[in-house]
Amino acid sequence: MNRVVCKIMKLAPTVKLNNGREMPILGLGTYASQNKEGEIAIKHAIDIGYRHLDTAFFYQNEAEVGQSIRDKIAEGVVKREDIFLTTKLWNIYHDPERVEGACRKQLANLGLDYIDLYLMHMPVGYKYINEETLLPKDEDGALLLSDVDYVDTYKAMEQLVKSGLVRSLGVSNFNSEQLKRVLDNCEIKPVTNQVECSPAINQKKLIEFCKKHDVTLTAYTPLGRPRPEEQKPDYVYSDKVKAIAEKYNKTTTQVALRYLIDSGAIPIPKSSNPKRISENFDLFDFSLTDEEKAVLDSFNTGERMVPLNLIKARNHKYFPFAIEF
Ligand SMILES: NC(=O)C1=CN([C@@H]2O[C@H](COP(=O)(O)OP(=O)(O)OC[C@H]3O[C@@H](n4cnc5c(N)ncnc54)[C@H](OP(=O)(O)O)[C@@H]3O)[C@@H](O)[C@H]2O)C=CC1
Ligand SMILES: O=C1CO[C@H](CO)[C@@H](O)[C@@H]1O
Repeated sequence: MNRVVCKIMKLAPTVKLNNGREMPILGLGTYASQNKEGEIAIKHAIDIGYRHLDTAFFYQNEAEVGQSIRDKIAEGVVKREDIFLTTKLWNIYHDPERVEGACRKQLANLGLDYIDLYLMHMPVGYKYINEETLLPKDEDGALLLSDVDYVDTYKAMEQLVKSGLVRSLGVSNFNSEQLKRVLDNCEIKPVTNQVECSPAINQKKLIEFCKKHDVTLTAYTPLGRPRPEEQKPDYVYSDKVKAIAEKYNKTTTQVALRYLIDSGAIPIPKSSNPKRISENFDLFDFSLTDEEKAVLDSFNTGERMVPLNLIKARNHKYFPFAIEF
């Protein structure tokens, strides 16, 4: 008798978004995942159960991300509707007249016919020079900013949902007041605000604010970009966090990701290393006690890895990090 071996793959749980769609509560970040190495990494992630992928025009890897998805569809591993793909409108495209063209270019890069979630990458726009100049600067090296109102950009993004190019909209690097202004002026609510969120900047207040408005918070740089040579970030090397990790037979980075999930955030750790990609996904057989969460809370200094400290941006009227959250 032939025995049918049925491999049951464990997927991440999903959260119901304010538009009724579902988003997996763990995703794969892809900043600096490029070329063949990036493709191998993304394909491995899909093979082991990742269904939520995060990219951006700025990362210049949409071709690799799209290729990996299309290859996995062709192999029969997934269907298009199994994948939740996020990408982002880059800052040079804030002028409402440029939004649809930017999105269509990204769809062509990806080789896909829709994007699951399209985020405005930042509330501050940059001056458009040409599509190759992602960081336009003056002769002194200062970034050339634009003053397009992000609400006008968002309204142009709403048209993309209406025309079927995009399923859901969101924002990134928005503070609570900017998010509220979008909520007060939109027709289609943003489903998420993607911001830096890790043990070092746990975003408790912003998570609470988002929850009140039925918006999720996606946690970027959730691991704090580990740097073994500097023994940073602190939580990775803490004896207290190591003890928690040992109790569950996990690593300190897995404890950090579980902490973010238990706090209500949706982490999108990046790795190009298959072993670490698998490690970062192996989070759904444990959760932390209140005492253990309090240990992780103690690493919250509010210090950012990605402060958007670009020359002049700090003085811009839409610079997001000038208020507490
Ligand atoms: N909206 C925005 O403005 C931003 C969005 N993002 C998004 O968030 C994603 C994640 O953030 P990112 O800034 O990449 O930082 P992360 O905190 O995810 O850290 C990524 C780094 O950690 C290493 N790493 C991954 N897993 C482990 C592990 N288990 N143990 C030790 N080291 C590990 C990776 O190396 P290796 O690859 O060798 O494993 C890489 O160097 C980005 O890739 C991007 O998609 C990020 C920044 C800003
Ligand atoms: O998404 C991003 C990835 O990280 C970069 C900084 O290191 C950010 O500038 C950018 O917004």
